[in-house]
Amino acid sequence: MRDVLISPSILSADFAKLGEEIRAIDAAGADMIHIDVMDGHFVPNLTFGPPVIEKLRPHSDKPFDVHLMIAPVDPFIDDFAKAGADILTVHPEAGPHIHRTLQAIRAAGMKPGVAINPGTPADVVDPIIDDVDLILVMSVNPGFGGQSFIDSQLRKIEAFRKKIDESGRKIILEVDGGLNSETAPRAIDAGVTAIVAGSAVFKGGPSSYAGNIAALRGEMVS
Ligand SMILES: O=C(CO)[C@H](O)[C@H](O)COP(=O)(O)O
Ligand SMILES: [Fe+2]
Repeated sequence: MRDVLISPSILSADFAKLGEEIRAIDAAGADMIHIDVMDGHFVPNLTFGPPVIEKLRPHSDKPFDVHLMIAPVDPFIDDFAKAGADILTVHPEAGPHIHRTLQAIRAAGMKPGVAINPGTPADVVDPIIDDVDLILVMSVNPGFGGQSFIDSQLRKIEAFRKKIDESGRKIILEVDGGLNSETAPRAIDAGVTAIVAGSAVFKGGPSSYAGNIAALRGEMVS
């Protein structure tokens, strides 16, 4: 078994039963709940926002790992805090003042995260590494579930592993997009400590969730 956090993305859940789905992945061994917020502008897809997250909050005590794919971010930070987000992750391309945004997220009582697109270089985190608690490496272009893992992002994960170790800070290194039982071990070997997976967790319905999560950890599935 590999010591890695699993954060199922509810983007692949049944949207008509989101509360039930969250209770099912919690019981199946999820460590966090990954919630993809999309605005149809920063990415070409639409999902949900703070009112939905607030209604989902009572369905699990696990940390809500909220991945914002919206622009702008700043006017909504307090709304996500009130809704119950624990980690709030933003893309540097979503606004002109990433450092201010990360500070505002921490001031609102959440852990700040930064998400790095496949075409964005790792060095973008250098000036803000002391201000983040999570680095999210996108291994697909954001916007949709079910895409294929982009292999070139493994080198970027290795670069982040080195930067985090050198910083001496406790920062979660998370990967998102195209993770399954074949790609997850490669990402773990490259240095991630958390894995987001949507389609690989929710495939097969609720009776499969525990086995799907175990497979991502590298456990044998009976
Ligand atoms: O941020 C995301 C997409 O923008 C999702 O978290 C991600 O794609 C999960 O889906 P899958 O595991 O099916 O690739
Ligand atoms: Fe995500």
